[in-house]
Amino acid sequence: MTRNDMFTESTRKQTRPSRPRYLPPHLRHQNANAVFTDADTPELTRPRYNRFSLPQTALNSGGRGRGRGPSFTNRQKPNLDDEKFDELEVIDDTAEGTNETNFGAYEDIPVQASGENIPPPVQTFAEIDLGHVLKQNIKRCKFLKPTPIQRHAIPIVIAGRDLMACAQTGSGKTAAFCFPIICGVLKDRLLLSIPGGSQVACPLALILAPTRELSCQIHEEAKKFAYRTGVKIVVAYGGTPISQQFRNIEKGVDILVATPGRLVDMIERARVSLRMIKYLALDEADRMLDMGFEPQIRKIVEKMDMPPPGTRQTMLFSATFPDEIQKLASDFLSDYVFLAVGRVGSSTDLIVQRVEIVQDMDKRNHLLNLLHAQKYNGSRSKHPLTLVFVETKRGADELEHWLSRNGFPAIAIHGGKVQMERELALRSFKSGATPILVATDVASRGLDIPHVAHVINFDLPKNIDDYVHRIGRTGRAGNCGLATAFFSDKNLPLAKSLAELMRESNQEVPSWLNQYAENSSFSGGGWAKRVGGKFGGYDFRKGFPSGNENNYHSSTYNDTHPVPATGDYYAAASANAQTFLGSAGIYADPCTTSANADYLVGRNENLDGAGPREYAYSHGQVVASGWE
Ligand SMILES: Nc1ncnc2c1ncn2[C@@H]1O[C@H](COP(=O)(O)OP(=O)(O)OP(=O)(O)O)[C@@H](O)[C@H]1O
Repeated sequence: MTRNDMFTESTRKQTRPSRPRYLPPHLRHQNANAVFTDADTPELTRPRYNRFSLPQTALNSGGRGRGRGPSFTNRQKPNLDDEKFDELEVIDDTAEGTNETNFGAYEDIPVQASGENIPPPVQTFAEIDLGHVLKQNIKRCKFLKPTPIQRHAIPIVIAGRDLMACAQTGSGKTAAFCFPIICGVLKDRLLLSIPGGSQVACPLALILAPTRELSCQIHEEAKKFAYRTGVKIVVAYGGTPISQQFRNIEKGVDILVATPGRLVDMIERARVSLRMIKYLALDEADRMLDMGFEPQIRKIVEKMDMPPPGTRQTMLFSATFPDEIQKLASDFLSDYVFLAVGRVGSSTDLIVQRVEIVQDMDKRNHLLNLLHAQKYNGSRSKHPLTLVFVETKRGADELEHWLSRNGFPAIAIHGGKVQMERELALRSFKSGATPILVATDVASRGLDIPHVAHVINFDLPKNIDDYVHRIGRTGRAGNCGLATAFFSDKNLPLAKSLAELMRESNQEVPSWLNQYAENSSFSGGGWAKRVGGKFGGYDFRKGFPSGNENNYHSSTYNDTHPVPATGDYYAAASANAQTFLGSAGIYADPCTTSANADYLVGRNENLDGAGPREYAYSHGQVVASGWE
């Protein structure tokens, strides 16, 4: 019986940096050591740690009961002292009591689940059998309650089902796959007898991600979640010495987080085997299965020694899921549940989207004006974190230099930099030492950088899904954000899909963009080809959305957190970013400035007037863009 319910790098060869230590242009006149010391981590860039006093009761499952041959039978017991939770980064101590998020904004989001015998969602973490230690860690992370994707996805995976899940950027997908994997590994390693006598590492779970930075981020997150469980999590990615990563896996690995290229390398050198894999997760799954990565992923999943679908559990997660990628992905899945939280491939309404006509020759000056407006309207002491996307590596370097020369501390990240430079750039940006990051698409997916107030598409991407991921670097975890796009003649093919996306996200679409969209003969890089032209959860197995689906909303949207959607001049900043973008006129912060009635139009009017909306649409063809 079918149930359709709407619940409410290929890795580059190991690169040893031969260049002198990298210093961003604006700091080059300074003494390098004064800025980047301590393994390139200046005091400013060090994470601010939370101090937890850890109850001894949390130590109830630290031991390991199995060995894996000479290298692994003698695995060291987890050294609990050298892996303190508060040193596992990322936790922000700026808010008392809870993780500083506003997931209330997602409460009434429409959710569609399709497949057979779907395990029902939960409302709290307490309802899920995750085990005591993991639950303790969830508390330490200050995750008070599950986000919608977590409420639905975790019970499905815990019940042993395969899953294809689509949920908006910044809505907590990482924990949605990490929690059940850690929980499963904890249970499985008690039951499984792992073959000994092998030099080859045999992880039980594999998490694949498209970029090195994202792999590192997932690794850090997963380590926090698995704190004091004894579950060993190792990361493997290109651009760093493979020998060090071999040493890491020799100490034992239950969960391997990897980029595809480095993983293939390790398998081919017979240092990793996938024969014990019970859990496979693909983060940014649509990216992993598009033209760039698909052959490598097929090699890993189908041509190595990984158990076939049905004997392993497979989870695919992304914020966008074109239907042709869904078709490809279904090869890897068995009797899976399709889950769509919110409108598949849409952006969250929490991000205010502006689009302005700016021709290429005017872009730099226009950018400078925007940055000046932020600077002078914002906090005197801090410049808001601003992420500027450009098309090419060279463009990123040039813009970095130009901004720096014009008094705006900027740093670039792109695939042409060595890994150390990439990591330094991210650290410097995260810390606010260099509050402007100029990036290519290497930074468009998955990166969870707190307090990014503004994403500027200096060059728009070629397809709308990339746009969705790029702007999703702001407005995360229920907070507001601002995204500005410079639209030039070159971007006409994107007009239709951009206008559609903005409308569906309750944004004001400029009349000129509507006109371009109407006159456009272009398909719009994917969006306009999406069947039905509407948005919503759509499982490609059901064929095109017919309107007969059993879709419903738990309720209409209640705007507990009004979201700006209109106004000639508006801007948003992450509520957490402390209104960095200023207080009035251009770049006011509507998330905290409720007095401005204009800001309250959009979502309330559109939704309350229309009643519950049907979100039914399908992705169509997506033209994969190149990846660095
Ligand atoms: N239940 C929760 N309670 C509080 N904070 C949470 C919860 N779940 C996740 N978060 C936080 O929300 C932020 C966004 O989560 P995450 O990075 O997993 O989003 P995502 O959906 O994977 O986004 P993207 O599509 O961009 O990859 C993170 O900082 C994470 O720590």
